[in-house]
Amino acid sequence: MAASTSQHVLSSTKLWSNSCFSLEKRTCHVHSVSVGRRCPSARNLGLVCSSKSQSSVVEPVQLPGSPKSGTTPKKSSESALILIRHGESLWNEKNLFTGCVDVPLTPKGVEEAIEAGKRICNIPVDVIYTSSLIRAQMTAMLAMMQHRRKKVPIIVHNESEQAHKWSRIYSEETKKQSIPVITAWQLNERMYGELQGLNKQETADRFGKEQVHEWRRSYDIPPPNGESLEMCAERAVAYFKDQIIPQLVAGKHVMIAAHGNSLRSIIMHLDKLTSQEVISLELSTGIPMLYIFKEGKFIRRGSPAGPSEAGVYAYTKNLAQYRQKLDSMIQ
Ligand SMILES: O=C(O)[C@H](O)COP(=O)(O)O
Repeated sequence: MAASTSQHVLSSTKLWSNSCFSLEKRTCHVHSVSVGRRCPSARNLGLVCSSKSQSSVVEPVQLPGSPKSGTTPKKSSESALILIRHGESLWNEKNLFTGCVDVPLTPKGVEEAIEAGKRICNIPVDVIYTSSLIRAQMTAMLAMMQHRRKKVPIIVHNESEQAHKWSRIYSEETKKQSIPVITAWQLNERMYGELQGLNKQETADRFGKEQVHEWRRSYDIPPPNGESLEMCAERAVAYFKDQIIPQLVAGKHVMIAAHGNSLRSIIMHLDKLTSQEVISLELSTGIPMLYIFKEGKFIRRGSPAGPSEAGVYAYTKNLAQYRQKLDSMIQ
C-alpha cells in the first residue's frame, strides 16, 4: 500500500450540528466548535448548535422543471426527506474498515435503528431507499417497525423478470398498506479498497493518523485501490438526483437508510459543502436527519430528538396535518 506523506491540517473540527428545533426557524450549521454552544436537545447527542440563527433554507438545488428564480413557483407540496446512517455494525464495533463488506448490525445497532424509528414515527414516509448492504436494510426495516402509520415496508424485487413476477401483490388494499423499499448498490458505503477488514487504529499506527484521516475524510483522495468520497458521490449523488429527487418533486415523502460516506456525499450536495467543509462532516450511527423539500429547495431541520418535537412541525404545515391525522386514527 502506497503510504502518502501529504499532511492534512484540519482548520477546525466541524460536526453535523443538530437543529435545536426551537419554534423560530433557527437551525444549526456546519461550523467550528469554538463558536458553537451546546443546546439541550443536542447535548445528549454530543453535538453543538450554532450560537447564531441561520437562514435554514439551503441554496436551491437546481432541479429539472423547478420554477426559475424570480418566477412565481407553482404551488407545490412540501415533502419530508429523512436520512439515516445504519446502526452500529459488527465491524464498527470491532473498529474495522467495512466499506462494501456486507456485515450485519450489532444488538446495539438494532437498538439504535429502533430508537431512530421512534424519533421519526410521526413523519410521513411513502418510499424507502436503502443500499444493497444488510446493515442499511436492517436499519430501514427496524426503523419503520416503529412508525405509527403501521404500513408494511416491502423490499421491491426487480432484479429479474421472474423476481418481479413472483413478488407481485394481488390486493390493492394490501398494497395501500405497504411501503416500497428500493435497494440500490449506488447507495452502498464507499468501497474502502485495501483497507477493508483492517483495524482502524492499527492502520493509523502503521501509516500515521493524518494519512488515515485523509483516506477517511478527504473529498478526492482515495484509500489504496478504493473509492474517494468524490468517486462515491459520482454514483450516490447521481442516483439521488435521477431517482430520488423526482419522488420528492412528485410530493412523495422519502426515507434513505444508507452509510456514513454515501450519505456524506449526499449531504455535501444538499448543503453545498465545499471539499474543505466536508472533511469535518461526521454522521453518527442511527441518528435520523430531516430535510423538508419545498419549492425546489431543501430546508435542513436537523435531527428530531423525539417523536413530537414541536419544531419539526412548527412551519412544515403538511407534517403537522399528517401528525394530527395519525393522532385521530390512533385514538
Ligand atoms: O465503512 C466503514 O468502515 C464505516 O462504515 C465508515 O467508515 P469511516 O467512518 O471510517 O468512513
